[in-house]
Amino acid sequence: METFGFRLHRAVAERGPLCVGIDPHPGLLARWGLPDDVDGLERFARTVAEALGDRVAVIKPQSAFFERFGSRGVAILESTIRQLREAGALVLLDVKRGDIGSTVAAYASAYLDPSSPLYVDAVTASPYLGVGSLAPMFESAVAHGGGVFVLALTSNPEGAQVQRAVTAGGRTVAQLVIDEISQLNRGAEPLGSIGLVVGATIGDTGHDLSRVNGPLLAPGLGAQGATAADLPTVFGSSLSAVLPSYSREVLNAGPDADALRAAADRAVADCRHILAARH
Ligand SMILES: O=c1ccn([C@@H]2O[C@H](COP(=O)(O)O)[C@@H](O)[C@H]2O)c(=O)[nH]1
Repeated sequence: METFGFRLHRAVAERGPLCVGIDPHPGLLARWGLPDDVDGLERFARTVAEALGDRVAVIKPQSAFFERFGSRGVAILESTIRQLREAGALVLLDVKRGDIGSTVAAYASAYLDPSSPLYVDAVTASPYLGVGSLAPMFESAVAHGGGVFVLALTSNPEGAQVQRAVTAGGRTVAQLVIDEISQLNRGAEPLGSIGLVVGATIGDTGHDLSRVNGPLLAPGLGAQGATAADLPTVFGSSLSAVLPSYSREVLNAGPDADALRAAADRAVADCRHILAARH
């Protein structure tokens, strides 16, 4: 079985280093001339999947924007996931789940078990009940060729208060998360399957990412103010593992499919240029 780290490495080699989010904000639905209801959600998600599913390496539906329409929104999330996977994109579901281990096992069944209706290639997870509590997700990911992206240094300004707090051992909370995930990916080739989320907005925080040996999802590009040119400052020598992520910056170009593709192509060209310069 191919690991998620391998599949991601291949997808990026074939399609370029880019993750595009599907975030159907009410304002974006209005901008696209769509109603803020289930029908608008369905048309928005289908348009993005048709335009980008066969050319972008990773597509990241933001679960919250589907969940706000209840079971009908979740049904659209299911069909969007299916459509994206059939088009060849890796699907990273942004759900930021985390809980006590026995409940995390249920999340693992929901998202990382191939028999689940919401099965995806990877999910985002929150480590604030302890990195060890996420073990059932890590185990399921490894067993089924999936991936997990654990929050480490998020792109929002409020994250620093918790993530950069210093623990009893002298490391920050974020460094502790980074170090534990590094252990899980030790020896994996070409890349481990357990990634981290590190915002492109955070600047040089002095955290050591050099031993992660897993993918580094970088949200915060575009609408939150960061640009591809900020990536070297944030990631330093770990730049080759970065998966840049844009949502509104690309989605603002819709609903025209060609304009969406052109926006994604621009984003991938900007990132490829920066990431290649530092390899
Ligand atoms: O640190 C984080 C973790 C996740 N996100 C999510 O990424 C997108 C960003 O959307 P933009 O429109 O590109 O700002 C969104 O779904 C967030 O929930 C993040 O921004 N930062």
